[in-house]
Amino acid sequence: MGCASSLPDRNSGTLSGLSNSENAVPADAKNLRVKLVLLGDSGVGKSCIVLRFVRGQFDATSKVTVGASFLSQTIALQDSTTVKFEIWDTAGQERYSALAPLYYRGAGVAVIVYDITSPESFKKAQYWVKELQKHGSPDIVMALVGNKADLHEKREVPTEDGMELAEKNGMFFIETSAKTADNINQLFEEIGKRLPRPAPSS
Ligand SMILES: Nc1nc2c(ncn2[C@@H]2O[C@H](COP(=O)(O)OP(=O)(O)OP(=O)(O)O)[C@@H](O)[C@H]2O)c(=O)[nH]1
Repeated sequence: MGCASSLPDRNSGTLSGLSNSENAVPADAKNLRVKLVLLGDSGVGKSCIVLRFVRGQFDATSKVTVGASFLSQTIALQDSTTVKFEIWDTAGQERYSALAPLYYRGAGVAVIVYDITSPESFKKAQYWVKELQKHGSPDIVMALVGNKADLHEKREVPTEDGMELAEKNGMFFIETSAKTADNINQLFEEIGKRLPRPAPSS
């Protein structure tokens, strides 16, 4: 039901392939590398966000994610820092929820996604915020994303609710549309700006 089948490395994640030791790992001051995990209810558009970011594509006719899938993408920020995102796109279906800690453990960034037309998905986002506060890395950068912003006539979660949840929990907040590409690159650029920089060596 989503973009997952369009992802080239779909479901390539194996437990042995997971590295939990790589937090926000600055390779050097100008080349950052970070493990990013996407969490959120099934169908909110996590795979579509990744596909839009990495490939510039949107596919309305593919399948749910099974387990998780992995992709990476490097961007350049305005200050000429580059950021390599190692992206774990987790499966939102309830049956996979026990796997989530394997993916968010050791992540430097967590992107929690909900669908602005679905109050249930917003509740699930609140659950993920709590879960990460309890079990994620203490210095994790967290972003809250209200996706499907193109469906404004079907909106059921006001922008203010997203802003409030994010503010209370020290998260960055943005509304996106994987369909129209609105704010997708901005989401990753803003995360990149918020990553901890290595202390300058003396
Ligand atoms: N209108 C609209 N539809 C979207 C958008 N993003 C995703 N969708 C649709 O939402 C459905 C689910 O998208 P996915 O990316 O598979 O959702 P997911 O969160 O990865 O779902 P799981 O793999 O089950 O966790 C698909 O039918 C997409 O076409 C968006 O920004 N706007």
